[in-house]
Amino acid sequence: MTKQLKGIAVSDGIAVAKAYLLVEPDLSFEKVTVSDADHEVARLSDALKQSTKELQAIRDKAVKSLGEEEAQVFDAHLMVLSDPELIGSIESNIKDNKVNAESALKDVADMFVGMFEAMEDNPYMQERAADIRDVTKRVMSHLVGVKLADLSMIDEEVIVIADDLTPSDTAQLDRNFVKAFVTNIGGRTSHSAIMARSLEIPAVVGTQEITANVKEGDMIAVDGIEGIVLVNPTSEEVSAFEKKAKDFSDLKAEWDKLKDAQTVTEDGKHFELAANIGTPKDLEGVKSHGGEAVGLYRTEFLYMDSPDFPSEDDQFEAYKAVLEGMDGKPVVVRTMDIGGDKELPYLKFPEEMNPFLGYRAIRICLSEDDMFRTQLRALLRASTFGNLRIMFPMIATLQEFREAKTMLLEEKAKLVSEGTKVAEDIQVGIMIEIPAAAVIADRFAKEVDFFSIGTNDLIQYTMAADRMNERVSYLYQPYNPAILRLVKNVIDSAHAEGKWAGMCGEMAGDQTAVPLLVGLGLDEFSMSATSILRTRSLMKRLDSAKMAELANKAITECDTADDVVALVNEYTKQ
Ligand SMILES: C=C(OP(=O)(O)O)C(=O)O
Ligand SMILES: [Mg+2]
Repeated sequence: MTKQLKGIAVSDGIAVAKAYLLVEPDLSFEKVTVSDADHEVARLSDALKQSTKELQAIRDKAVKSLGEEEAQVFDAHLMVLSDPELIGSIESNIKDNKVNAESALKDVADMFVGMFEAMEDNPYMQERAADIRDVTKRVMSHLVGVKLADLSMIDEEVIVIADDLTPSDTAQLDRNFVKAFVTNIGGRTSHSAIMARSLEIPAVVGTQEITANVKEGDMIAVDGIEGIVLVNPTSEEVSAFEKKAKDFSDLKAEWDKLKDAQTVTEDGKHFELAANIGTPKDLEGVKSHGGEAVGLYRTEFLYMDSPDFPSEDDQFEAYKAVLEGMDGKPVVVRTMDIGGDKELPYLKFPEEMNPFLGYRAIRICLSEDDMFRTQLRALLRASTFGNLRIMFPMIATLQEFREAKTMLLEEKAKLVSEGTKVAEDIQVGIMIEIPAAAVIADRFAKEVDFFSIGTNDLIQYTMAADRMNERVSYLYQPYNPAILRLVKNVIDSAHAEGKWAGMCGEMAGDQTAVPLLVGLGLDEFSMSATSILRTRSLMKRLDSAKMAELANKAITECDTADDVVALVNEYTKQ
């Protein structure tokens, strides 16, 4: 019988393929005393050889798909596998203590990992500890005879089933083979969901129990539009999914016709449709989906993809590539927003109870100011290559904005005195993603050049509902009148000072929210590139005066998110 699960639809599209289960492998073993130590040494040597072969293949594949630089992490892993000190210690442990290879490997690896991890202020050693842990897992898997899952090595059509996917797991997915993914946990604005949309991989998250219901090789049908997952569907169900897939691709073909069209409402009002990107590589998608600007470049991915802090020159090259790639169209670059679910292995801080309420983004940048100034210099140097706008994330107070802007002006003055050219007209703005900033947007509007509303965080902080927790997703509602009032206050405050207001949270591309945002007079909508054309198509059908009436009614007359949704449906039905 077909099992049906419902989750949160986070990336459109329909797919039917075999399951690929990504589960933590069981690498448990018994510690045993052995009489034939040479046999254990030979088993170890065999496991090392097989691990080397596997890692070389992974490295070669990574070079092809991600480039030489990104593949360097595997070189570090290969070095661990041939490290004479490490291997010598494991062999001595087997011989001296007459134990099996598994036990000797674990003891020696734990010893090295413990030693390196103790060097807390040495990020290089912390990295080495992580490398040893990773490599030991691989060698252990050969010793105990369990196969490790490896996302980057998938070379047949599958649907990945996992408890959760980290942003770096998601980055390894090859969309030629991974037709969709389904997870137990997560929400619409978790970063792996956002990446799924930019990779155009259909995804359903937050099903709570997908891993408990799927075995390796089961057939899976995924509907990333409705959030439905079928395990072992019947042939009729597969046909129905194929029909849905065809309808969806026809709709996409209609949207594609708007690629070079202006974004205007039925009554001719223009809105800017921009894209959110994570790396210069994403520009291809911005162009193919007709993006008019980059409304959010999440630069922290540059830091997350690098084994150490990216140098000023490396950052300069990335920013220049994006600015040049957009041919003079606006590019809003957000300074590093590390923290929350985005971690850097080489920038470790004490563990926090509430990372989303903790030391993150601008809070880190203002105290680790060397790191921040390096980024600001790289941005300022790149500014002459296009239309740069700089944006600070997670601003809660005016002091934070003033401090960040002062650092920017100081670095600019230094560069100019060194004879480096810097653009004169760089706009400097902030993300509005903390309710405190939304409430006093009128004060901010006097000092900033623009606002971009980060609803992904603004909603979670306003509703006190974790953006990644499917159990509270019923509270995480962009249409809640409380959110709409904050959004209205931000837009009106910007306009009162002659500034512009955009939105780069996922709400900007939400098809139910768009009519309301048009009515509230939002100037710029920045979203996953894949949402741009459907939004352009929707806006063509909206009358801006009617939408202003809708927004006003939603704010003054609605009590609940459901009331708002009903009102939007009433105003937008044809
Ligand atoms: C765009 C936002 O930033 P991020 O999703 O990277 O936190 C937001 O919070 O809305
Ligand atoms: Mg945010």
